[in-house]
Amino acid sequence: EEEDGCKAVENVVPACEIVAVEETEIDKKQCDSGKWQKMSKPHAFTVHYIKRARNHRWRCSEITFWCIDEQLCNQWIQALKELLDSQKSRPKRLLVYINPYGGKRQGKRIYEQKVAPLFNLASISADVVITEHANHAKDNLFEVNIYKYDGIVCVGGDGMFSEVMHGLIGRIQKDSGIDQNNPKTPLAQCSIRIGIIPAGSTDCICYATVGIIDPETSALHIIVGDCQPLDVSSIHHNNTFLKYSVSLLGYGFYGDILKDSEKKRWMGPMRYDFSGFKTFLSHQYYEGTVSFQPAKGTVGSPRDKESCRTGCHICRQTKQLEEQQKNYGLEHKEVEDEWKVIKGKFLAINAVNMSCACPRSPKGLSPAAHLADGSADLILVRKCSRFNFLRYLVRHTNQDDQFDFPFVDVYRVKRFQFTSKHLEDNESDIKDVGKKRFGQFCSDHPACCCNLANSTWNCDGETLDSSAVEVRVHCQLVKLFARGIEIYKDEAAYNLSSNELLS
Ligand SMILES: CCCCCCCCCCCCC/C=C/[C@@H](O)[C@H](CO)NC(=O)CCCCCCCCCCCCCCC
Ligand SMILES: Nc1ncnc2c1ncn2[C@@H]1O[C@H](COP(=O)(O)OP(=O)(O)OP(=O)(O)O)[C@@H](O)[C@H]1O
Ligand SMILES: [Ca+2]
Repeated sequence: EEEDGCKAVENVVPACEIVAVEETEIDKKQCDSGKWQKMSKPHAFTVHYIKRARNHRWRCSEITFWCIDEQLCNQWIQALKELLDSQKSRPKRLLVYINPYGGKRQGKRIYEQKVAPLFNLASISADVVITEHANHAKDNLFEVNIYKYDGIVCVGGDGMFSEVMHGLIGRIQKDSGIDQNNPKTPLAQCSIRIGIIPAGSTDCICYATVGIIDPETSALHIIVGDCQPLDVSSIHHNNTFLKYSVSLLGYGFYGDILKDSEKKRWMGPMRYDFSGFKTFLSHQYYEGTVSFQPAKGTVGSPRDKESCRTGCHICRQTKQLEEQQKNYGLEHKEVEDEWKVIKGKFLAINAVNMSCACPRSPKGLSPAAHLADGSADLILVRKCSRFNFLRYLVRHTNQDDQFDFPFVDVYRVKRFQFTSKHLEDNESDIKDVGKKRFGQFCSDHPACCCNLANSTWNCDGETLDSSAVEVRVHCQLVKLFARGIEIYKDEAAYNLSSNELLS
């Protein structure tokens, strides 16, 4: 049927990559042309399938099969439809939240023009909610019957994903009678998958789990029912739950960029570059104490050369190890593990649950971090010169190792804590009767050179004000409609067929 019929081998489509099968109406014109001219009226059906393009992009392609025997044609359609129905991981009903104001304000258009037609083609029914205010999606997830859906889709950026994730995790804990405020309680896993249609400013969760920021590709990953588990960190202070994080939890540099950029939302995605430049020039450092338990049960290290890809063996092995430990009742072993304590002056404290790869930095903040290994990479950037900090930042954009600096340390952790020096001073002041309260002591000596300000946390792009936090990684707490970044045999190949993929 295709013009390059000689390359027939390349047209093998695995059943799991078929989007839909439809009967095709043949009009008279088509019928009268070519080889069908002299035969009786042919019948036809069209198979819509996934075609891989450059840079992890997926496209929906189609091929039409012709046949003179109507019964045979119907048998084919029937058989293919049954094949699709037998794939139980494919979603049938979705709940979609669209943030009309995210990124370049294109969320609604992107969904209507690029995603809805594909969902229709794949016979997926979607209930769509266009959000009217921040937290609309999150609150809504506590009200609706979520269990009738196979997945929740968010159209927006990392902030919108974060909102939907908080709603979903919170709802599941509520329904399971789990108190999120207790940092030690194991959380109930969410079996309802989340889909991300990227329409935000950074979209790093989409980029790091799919390999490209492209609404059509993401829609196709949802349609075929992909599943990528994701680690989630919980953040607490004084037995109070604050937030969850999946990508970056950053204090200092990234917290300050975010805080400044929030005032400049009108600038769109450009605001981050503007605030980034400004924050870089301010070169503010922060004093405090970081303590953590190095992750022992994990197989990899943050300095590995290999990164997390589809079917990652490090994520798989770590999960197996964790399950073994659970069976032996060793999950509370961490209590005895040693804490490492680091006091210092930091330009940035970044904890990342995944690489945080995004178009700005295609290898991300921690190139070897894993999506689902139950650990986070804790990156400490100590006070250094502006020039050195710039060298560090530039290495996020090239092939050089950003951890190979004397002022940068990286650790793989399952838990950590941070307390700013202010809070420590304040706590000791309270013990010290007669001394002044927190926030006042430096106004007493305005000429002093001690660093006055606290920073804020950048929690997946949302600001979080807390000068002390306790963070725990929950292995594979949520699941996405994604499969991680695929490995191609020949990354440069333009039209890859699925049989060129390494399994
Ligand atoms: C000289 C070039 C250096 C380039 C260095 C680039 C490093 C970029 C690393 C990006 C990491 C993104 C992590 C993702 C975090 C998301 O959960 C979050 C929510 O969407 N996004 C942001 O907070 C948004 C954060 C946006 C951060 C933008 C950083 C821009 C830094 C600009 C520094 C300029 C220095 C120029 C000196 C002449
Ligand atoms: N209708 C709405 N009006 C105002 N804010 C909204 C609305 N719907 C969602 N939000 C909030 O907007 C915030 C940002 O959304 P989103 O992540 O989609 O875009 P972004 O900030 O441009 O992208 P990124 O987070 O990738 O930087 C989210 O935290 C979300 O809570
Ligand atoms: Ca991880």
